[in-house]
Amino acid sequence: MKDEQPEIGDLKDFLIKAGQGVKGLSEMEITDLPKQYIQPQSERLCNMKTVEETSIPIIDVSNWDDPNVIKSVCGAAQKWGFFHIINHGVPLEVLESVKKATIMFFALKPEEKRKYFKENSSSNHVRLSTSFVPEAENALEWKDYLSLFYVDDDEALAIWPAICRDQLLDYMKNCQVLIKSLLQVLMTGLNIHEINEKNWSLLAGSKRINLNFYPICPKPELTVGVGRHSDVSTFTILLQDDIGGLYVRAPDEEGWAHVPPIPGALVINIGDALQIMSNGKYKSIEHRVIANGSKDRISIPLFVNPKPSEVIGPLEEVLEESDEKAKYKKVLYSDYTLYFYRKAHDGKATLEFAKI
Ligand SMILES: O=C(O)CCC(=O)C(=O)O
Ligand SMILES: [Fe+2]
Repeated sequence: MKDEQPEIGDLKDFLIKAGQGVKGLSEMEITDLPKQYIQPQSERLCNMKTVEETSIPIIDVSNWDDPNVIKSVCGAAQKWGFFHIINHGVPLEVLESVKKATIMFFALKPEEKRKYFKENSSSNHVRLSTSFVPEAENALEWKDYLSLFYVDDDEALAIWPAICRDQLLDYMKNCQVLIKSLLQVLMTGLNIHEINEKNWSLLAGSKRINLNFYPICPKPELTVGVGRHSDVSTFTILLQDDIGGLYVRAPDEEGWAHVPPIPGALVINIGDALQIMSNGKYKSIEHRVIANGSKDRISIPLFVNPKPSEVIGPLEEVLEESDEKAKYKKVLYSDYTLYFYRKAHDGKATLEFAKI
């Protein structure tokens, strides 16, 4: 440990202009947390009530047609909004390779990473950021992330960072059967038995993949890795390493359950778009990541989203079947995501944008 606190000058220049990110800050082995990262008491780990005895379901999806699998998946999407899947068909080597590629990307020199920071990036489809949206946050989050919007393989090969693009594309290709099967099962639970081109675009017409890097943090108890939020996706496929630190709000809303890393498993979580389209039957659940004082952590969420130009709202079939009134209005999906990316993480507040 160094004796003196290094001069970090203007924090934003160091993080973004110099391309250091919070990883660069962590590598300076500072002993104090810069004040910009100090979160309010209410968001800190010490004020998080955890539930020890229960966690998200683990579902074996080796046979998607099995009525028990359909029941477990739809039940978990209603109750927890989060579940593990095992025997999902994505080979272990592919998972390992995408995790390695993530580490390799963040190991690039700051001079090389600089060009991907959203302030410098030549395309809006490739955005490296630190924290979540620093310009809108009162307190920063201890995380760097690369966010890649997928249009097609040709574009990705042309503009995604060369050090990780092949592994990411291979992973996404390997997830395609899983995405289709999961969507089919979730729709069965909503009484929709056919996924045609039209509802595919509405439910899964675009994809975004993020590479999250949470470096070792001095005083992790004072800050967060990611603040409380729900995803804006239809659903998210999350690959995490073996460190742990992700917590989800338990169904009774009184505590937070840890999502323990399970080798080879993937975590699925329902996002706001599907909560809206299912008129609240499936739940997008708040989650958060704590900062870690002794180990770097990575995670890779693949967000399966509606196409940005789609208008989302409660599906007709859902309203007809349940005889319920719509709880959400129709909104342009790109407006919904723009709203999410303009503010700091704030629990489930994004949904207010679509509430009637
Ligand atoms: O790192 C994790 O486990 C979760 C990250 C997350 O919630 C997100 O990127 O939306
Ligand atoms: Fe998330």
